[in-house]
Amino acid sequence: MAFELLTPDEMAEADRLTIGAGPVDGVGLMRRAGGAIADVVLSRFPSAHPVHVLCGPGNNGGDGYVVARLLRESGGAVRLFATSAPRAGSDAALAAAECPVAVEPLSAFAPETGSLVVDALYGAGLSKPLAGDVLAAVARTAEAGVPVVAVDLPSGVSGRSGEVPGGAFKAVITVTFARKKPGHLLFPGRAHCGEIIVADIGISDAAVAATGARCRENDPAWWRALFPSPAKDAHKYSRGHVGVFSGGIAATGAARLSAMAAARAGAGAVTVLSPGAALAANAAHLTSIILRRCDGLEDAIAFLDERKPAVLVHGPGLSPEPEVGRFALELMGHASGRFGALVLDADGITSMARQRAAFFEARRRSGPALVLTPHHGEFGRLFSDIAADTSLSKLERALAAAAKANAVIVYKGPDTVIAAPDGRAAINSNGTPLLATAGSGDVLSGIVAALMAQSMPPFEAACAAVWMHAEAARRFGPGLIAEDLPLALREVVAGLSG
Ligand SMILES: NC(=O)C1=CN([C@@H]2O[C@H](COP(=O)(O)OP(=O)(O)OC[C@H]3O[C@@H](n4cnc5c(N)ncnc54)[C@H](OP(=O)(O)O)[C@@H]3O)[C@@H](O)[C@H]2O)[C@@H](O)CC1
Ligand SMILES: [K+]
Repeated sequence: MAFELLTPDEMAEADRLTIGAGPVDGVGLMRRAGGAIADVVLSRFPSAHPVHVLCGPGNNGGDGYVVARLLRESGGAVRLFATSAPRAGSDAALAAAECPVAVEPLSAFAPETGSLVVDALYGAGLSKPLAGDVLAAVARTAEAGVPVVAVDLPSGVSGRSGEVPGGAFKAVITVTFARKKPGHLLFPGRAHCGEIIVADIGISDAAVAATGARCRENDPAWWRALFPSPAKDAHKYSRGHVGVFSGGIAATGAARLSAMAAARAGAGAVTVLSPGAALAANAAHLTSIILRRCDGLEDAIAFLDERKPAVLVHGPGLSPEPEVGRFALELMGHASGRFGALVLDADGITSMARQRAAFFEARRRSGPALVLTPHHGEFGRLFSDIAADTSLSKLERALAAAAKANAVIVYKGPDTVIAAPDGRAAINSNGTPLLATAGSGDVLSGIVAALMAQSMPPFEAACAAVWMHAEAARRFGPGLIAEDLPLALREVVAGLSG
């Protein structure tokens, strides 16, 4: 399976390159696309009667004319409703000319009990919010509750961003071609797609590669080779040492969650660095995790010089005060020769927003590898200018932030986006609402840190951590609280190792 996600522009380029390389032409690809949809209709909805095919004016509509023809040829009851005729001379016009089904105006479309809608109104070429007869068709379909099979994308969903600027069809199945698009995985679009089937219509891997697409669906298949497994002669420090800064006396749990997750994700040693006032609280709850007093930069540097941890986690359970951000900046300034990477999470990010200019300036100079794990609110605080640009998709915002902070960004949510400063990105698709529980972010930061401490490169470590975090939650199931996640990781790690 191939995991690249192509924007509509990149897909159009792959389309052009495929046609250019021959022997298949544009209408040939369209016939294959329509054939793939007709197969899904016939195999998954054999008793749908009639099938209503809704066609728009572009190539998405062209696919619809092919579907209507094939369903008629197979003996099924088909009606075809169109917004307007395809442009003369286009591939869609050729497909329409081959279609024997009478064309009715979209305004006459009324779903019937037992029918199925094939939505071939707009796909990759969506250029404005749905309106008029199309919006009315969406409403009538939803009201009737008839199933919808969407061609390429449910009409109204942006393939680039997943945004739904007006209304959109809600499909039971979406059949797309060659590769998924970001809009299939980013919300709210994802919620409109239903099951997503990727049909092979002959667009070659070489054509996809030539588009230069650098975003992928997150999947172990492409990072598993970098997943760490301990060397036969490993000792605890060689397996990777992670240091986690703890909050004060009333906020120590977050660091312990992070620390436990780091240990379960394979770090050989984990140290919680606790303010003196919180040592007793931490000591009462820690067994295999090392506990060390840390009341400021001097103590932190002493720890770094003595123990040489590979990765630090800063943020869980801290406070949004500026001094928290200043401490992280100073830590980064003292990283050279002391630690390799920093995971900045939660209030570590919010507090950094109070010294944004100094932070971005520091990131222009060399420093440790940095992974930032903001949710939507934290992202908006640190990257307020990027967040304010409503023309950008979540993917584009994450990429802009990664470049600006020279860091890997894990932009969390039901559709977490992981972006690297070199332009690579991934959209996670195994997320679960079970993870919307207090403390689950603290666990994620620990997993990212542990994988980096075991020499997994930051981008792949972040991708793996996001996937493992969700997989652990899914395996545990309902009733999950953050405390359950570290132990639930055991099976996930076992499945990825060896
Ligand atoms: N790439 C591939 O591999 C293959 C792709 N194929 C298929 O091609 C599809 C892409 O085709 P496409 O580029 O013609 O775009 P499409 O979605 O038909 O829309 C364009 C038309 O709709 C109009 N329009 C848009 N939004 C509107 C709105 N809200 N309200 C009203 N009008 C609106 C727009 O108007 P305009 O923006 O020009 O004003 C233009 O006329 C793709 O999704 C897939 O199904 C397969 O056939 C074969 C292989
Ligand atoms: K569509």
